[in-house]
Amino acid sequence: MTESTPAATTPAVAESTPVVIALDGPAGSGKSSVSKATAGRLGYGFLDTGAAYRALAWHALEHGVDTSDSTAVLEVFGDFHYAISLDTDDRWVRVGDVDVTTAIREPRVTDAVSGVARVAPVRKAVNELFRRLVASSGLRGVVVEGRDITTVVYPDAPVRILLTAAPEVRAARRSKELTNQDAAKVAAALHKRDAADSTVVDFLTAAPGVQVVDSTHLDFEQTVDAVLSVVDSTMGARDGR
Ligand SMILES: Nc1ncnc2c1ncn2[C@@H]1O[C@H](COP(=O)(O)OP(=O)(O)OP(=O)(O)O)[C@@H](O)[C@H]1O
Ligand SMILES: Nc1ccn([C@@H]2O[C@H](COP(=O)(O)O)[C@@H](O)[C@H]2O)c(=O)n1
Repeated sequence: MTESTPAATTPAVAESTPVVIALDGPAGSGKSSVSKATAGRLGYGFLDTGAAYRALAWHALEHGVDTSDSTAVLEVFGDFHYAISLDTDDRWVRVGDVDVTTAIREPRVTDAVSGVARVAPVRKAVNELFRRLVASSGLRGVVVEGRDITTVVYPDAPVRILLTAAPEVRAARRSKELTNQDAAKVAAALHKRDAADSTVVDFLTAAPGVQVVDSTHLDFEQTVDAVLSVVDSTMGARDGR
């Protein structure tokens, strides 16, 4: 894997290490949309870590690789040139010269992604990449979302949140997005992915010190407010407020 510095990410403050807000959760819990809105409200950057696994799955499929074959995944990982923007207003993901921002959301990639996420050397390398991207971003803070951010990537982050929602609510929200797909199939795919992913990392229960935000009965804005309230109370406590 190689990486390039995202040119579109404009440094806001260059001197200090960015504050990290770590946020995990299952598929369709709202991690990406809620993190982006939270980052926007705080004037922080936003790192979608699932995009790296999705981009690698896309790259593997482009090479005709079956993502359940770990050896073949590792082989194509050697030739994986990845870049992502941390800018909430200008989001993009690239593999080499190809903009894959939209392609990595296709069902064929979603169906294949858990295979690449199982490969331990891939996880180690991308986790190191995430830390480098944040550290070199020049941003005041970054909301980092995924499955193992609160536990593995940033276990010492000042704010760590597990965003949850009842499985049927997550499936219904995802289905509302994918209006051209059968609702039962969308729900089955979402639960199948959670089942596969949770054999690798635990994102269904909160680790000690991780605060739970359950959005089952909250609308989108209420969820963002709930996350911001956790940020405020935790950071306030840290600052002695
Ligand atoms: N509290 C909420 N109320 C209603 N809709 C919500 C809420 N939170 C998120 N959503 C919607 O749910 C859908 C799934 O959210 P999102 O894509 O952010 O989830 P995700 O956890 O990043 O999913 P994945 O892991 O599959 O990428 C989106 O359409 C989003 O707008
Ligand atoms: N920290 C992470 C983030 C993601 N994954 C894997 O990537 C897939 C796609 O993630 P989305 O958040 O875009 O849905 C996810 O299904 C996991 O397989 C991960 O392992 N760790």
